[in-house]
Order: sequence, then C-alpha cells, then structure tokens
Amino acid sequence: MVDCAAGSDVDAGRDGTRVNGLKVALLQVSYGDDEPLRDRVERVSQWVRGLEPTDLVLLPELWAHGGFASASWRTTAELVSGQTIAQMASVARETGTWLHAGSVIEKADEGADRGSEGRGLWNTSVLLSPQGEVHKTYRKIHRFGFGDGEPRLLEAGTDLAVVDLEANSGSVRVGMATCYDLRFPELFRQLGDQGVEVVLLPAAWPMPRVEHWRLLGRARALENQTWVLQCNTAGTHSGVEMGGHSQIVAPTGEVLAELGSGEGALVAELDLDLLKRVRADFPVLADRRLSTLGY
Ligand SMILES: O=C(O)CCC(=O)C(=O)O
Repeated sequence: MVDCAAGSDVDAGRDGTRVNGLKVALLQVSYGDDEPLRDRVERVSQWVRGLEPTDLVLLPELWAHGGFASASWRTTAELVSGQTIAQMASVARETGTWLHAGSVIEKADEGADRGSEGRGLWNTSVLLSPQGEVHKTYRKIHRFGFGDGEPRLLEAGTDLAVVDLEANSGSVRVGMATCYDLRFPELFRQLGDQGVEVVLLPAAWPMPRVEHWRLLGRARALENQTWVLQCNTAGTHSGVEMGGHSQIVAPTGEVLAELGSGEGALVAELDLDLLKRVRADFPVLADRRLSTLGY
C-alpha cells in the first residue's frame, strides 16, 4: 500500500502561488528479501512513470542492490552505465524529469582506477537529467559499518558533488550526500560554502536510530540554511528494519513534509526564495570566525 503525503506550505504567497517553486517527489521504497532486484527496478520505474509531473524525483540509497545486502554486493555490482541506471535513465527521459536514481553498488570499469584500496566498488548516487543523461555522480564519502559492510567491501568516495540543474522555476544548485554522511557536519558546511541550496540525501537508515535521522536532518538544514531532502527506505531486509520517515526540511530547520514508516511518496513544492529570505533576515553564516578557530 503506497501512502501519499503532500507537503504543507512553509511560506506560500498570499494567493497560495509560489514565486520560485521547485516541485519534488521523494519515493520511500519498501522492500524485503524476496523481491528480485530486476523486479524491484521495474516496480519503481512504473511508480515514477505514474507520478504527477514534478521537477525532481529522489529515490533512496541502494534501493535496488539492498542497503544491508552486503553479502551480495560483489555479485550484483554494476557499472554506472549498467542495467539499473540505464533503465532509470529511460524513465527520466520518458517523464522529462530530473531523476536522482538513489545509489547503486558501482563497480569499476575494466582497466579503470579501482580506488586507493583496490576494491573497485563504491556506493554511488546518480543524478539523471530529463534527457536521460548522467548529470552527476557522487561516491559516498563516509562508509557505514564500523569495520564491516561498507568499510570492508567498498572504497570511500573522495569528491564533493555540487551541480546546477535547470528546472521550470529556474536554476538551482544541488549538493549530493548519502545516509551516514548526515553525521558529518563538515561535509554539509562545505556544500553550503559552494553555494548549494538543496541537499539531496538518499538513505537506508535503520529504525532503531530514526530519531537521529530526523534530528540531524533538521540540524544540517538549520545550521547551513539550506533545504535538505532526506529519502529513506522502508521494510525489513537482511534482518535490518528500515526507519522510513523521509522528510523535507526547510532552511529554517522546519519540517515541510514527512512520511511515516511504510512505503510512500512525499510530494511538495519548495519555495527557493525562502532560502534567500532566511539568509538575509538571519545572516548567521557571516559571523563565522574561521581563522580564530584555525581553519
Ligand atoms: O548512521 C546511521 O545510524 C545509519 C547509517 C547507515 O545505515 C548507512 O549509511 O547506510
């Protein structure tokens, strides 16, 4: 059963219209261990095709390959040009929307750099343009698992991902981060320093720590005065219950819209001018004392 939540207006104009609105949909995909990868990719493709028109769709971390299915990552890993992203690129083209396809287990192409630990595998997020082109990729920098899972099997990403995208409402600068990255404020500060207005954060965040997820998303949005779009998974797989509670947080730290713990779509329109007003009205970032603190 798919729930739909429409975001309430944080700052609607007097007549309810938006000056500079970016319409987004976050799909909180639920899955267990029984659904084959290709079936899930097909199911989610149909879901995106059936959405009302939006500027941007965001999918969760590793929704196809399994957020905690580390035992199978080596065998299911794909090139960025592989089947999963190729299918999602077709969906982006058909629907004419920006599609952040969540993340995949990326394997290195033959003869390509395999990373500093030589493993040739990454947790890679892929942002597709409405023309179905790979617009930007981001390899997760902070690996989760405390010595197991990601740090044992995957390479750590080394590069920030900041990119402009042209939407109906105009150009918007987005930054990419993934799940556990949310615990590292310095990454979000750097994205903010590069002019990011909207952070796109796919995740496979477990239920036992879902309050950390909610709190940290609000903190990252408030302290950097950016939008933070957090898209989590739902369901239980590999013995881990996912936390759901995807949320859209405004640059004020307020939650514009959120989901519960089951599968669902979060659809909302972001007033991008709100960010400019918040920064003008409360210019806290201008009061940083970086040299005093040794930066
Ligand atoms: O930080 C957490 O509690 C969860 C992180 C996580 O599950 C991940 O990065 O995949």
